[in-house]
Amino acid sequence: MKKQLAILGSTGSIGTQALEVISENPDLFEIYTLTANNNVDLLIEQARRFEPEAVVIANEKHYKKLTEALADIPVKVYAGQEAIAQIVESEPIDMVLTAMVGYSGLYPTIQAIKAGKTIALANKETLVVAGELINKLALEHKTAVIPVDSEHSAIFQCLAGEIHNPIEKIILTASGGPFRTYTQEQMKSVKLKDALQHPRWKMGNKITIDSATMMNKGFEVIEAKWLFDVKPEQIEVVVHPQSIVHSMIQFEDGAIKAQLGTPDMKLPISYAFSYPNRLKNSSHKLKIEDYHHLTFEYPDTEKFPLLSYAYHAMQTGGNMPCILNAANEVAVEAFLHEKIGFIEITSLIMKTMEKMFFIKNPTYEDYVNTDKESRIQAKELIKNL
Ligand SMILES: NC(=O)C1=CN([C@@H]2O[C@H](COP(=O)(O)OP(=O)(O)OC[C@H]3O[C@@H](n4cnc5c(N)ncnc54)[C@H](OP(=O)(O)O)[C@@H]3O)[C@@H](O)[C@H]2O)C=CC1
Ligand SMILES: CC(=O)[C@@H](O)[C@H](O)COP(=O)(O)O
Ligand SMILES: [Mn+2]
Repeated sequence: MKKQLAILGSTGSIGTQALEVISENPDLFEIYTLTANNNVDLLIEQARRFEPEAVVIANEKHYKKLTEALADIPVKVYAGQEAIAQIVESEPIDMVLTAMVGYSGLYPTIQAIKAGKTIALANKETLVVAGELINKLALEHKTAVIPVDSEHSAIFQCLAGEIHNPIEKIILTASGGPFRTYTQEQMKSVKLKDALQHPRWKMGNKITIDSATMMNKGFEVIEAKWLFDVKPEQIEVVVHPQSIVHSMIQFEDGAIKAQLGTPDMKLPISYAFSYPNRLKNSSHKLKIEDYHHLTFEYPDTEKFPLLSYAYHAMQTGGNMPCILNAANEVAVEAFLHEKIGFIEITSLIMKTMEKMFFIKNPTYEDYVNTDKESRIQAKELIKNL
């Protein structure tokens, strides 16, 4: 039986690479549904190529175009956020890849878990915003959340066969982003095009900016806490500019296990799809003798304060990581539209975190309200800059 997949965010960086993995393994996987937001042309092309049962476009203004373009093939067409959250519940789906960007991932992931679907989780914002709730639901509905994020996939791979051995420490590697060697002074004048040049990975715009501020690594620290049930002090970030060691675990006897590979998301995607088995990978494989120097250094949290903010948010708990995420989404969006400068991303997030109300034990509705209110606050701050 082929595994039936729902690919949420099929037009993005992770989504398109997931489709490559699926194309290379036609005997193993079948696509039940594809979803996108604005890139209707690519969604049409994908629907024609993979002929899924259904496609969903989040932005309803593209519905007409999508329906007309697919009228001659037997594919159901839906539109809107609610439709994405409903389609993931469809009975035949075995696994849902959450590859949409940002807070939009939370609601469909919750619905998929409630419907008992295995989650291949790329959308780290889901765990940043509501990790506790997601874990509770996953336990209640006996579903697995399998990491796709490269670092977390590395940790997950290192944990194979270690069921009785507790983790002493997670060592999350960070590339350091394009500004790793910049001074604080130089960072004041960086331009959008510089921030969009990730030294190792080709990814969507939002995560690329998150890597440049190291917010991405902060999010990944929070993501690791929820995925691997460790305390904040058990997660250490190490800057490894070559992005070859994707992360490590230290066990109680001192042994460190690591997973190495080229910077290529097709490996973590295919591992999540086929876990516990490994698939053949046609991509360029790591040739270890090509790497004479693999280096590791401490992160500079003065230059990259968002990493510390993430630890602070994680330790504070409640709705604080949700505030951090919402403020970051607004700030990054504004930076991508060149409405604010690079270093203003940090100050905007800090001020939003200060202004927002704190909720110790948030419900799902509290997260929704916190996200909404934090965005209003952050946008207000931008207006007054
Ligand atoms: N790219 C990477 O290598 C990695 C990404 N991740 C995580 O994976 C997720 C996706 O990242 P990436 O692929 O880079 O992002 P992209 O920006 O490349 O793609 C985002 C996808 O989400 C869709 N989308 C955007 N907004 C919405 C919305 N409001 N509702 C529904 N769908 C939406 C987009 O649709 P459309 O294009 O049609 O507008 C697109 O399909 C992020 O959470 C990121 O942090 C994690 C590790 C590595
Ligand atoms: C590919 C991936 O998993 C990204 O999250 C990557 O880790 C970004 O690189 P940084 O280490 O620069 O954040
Ligand atoms: Mn990552």
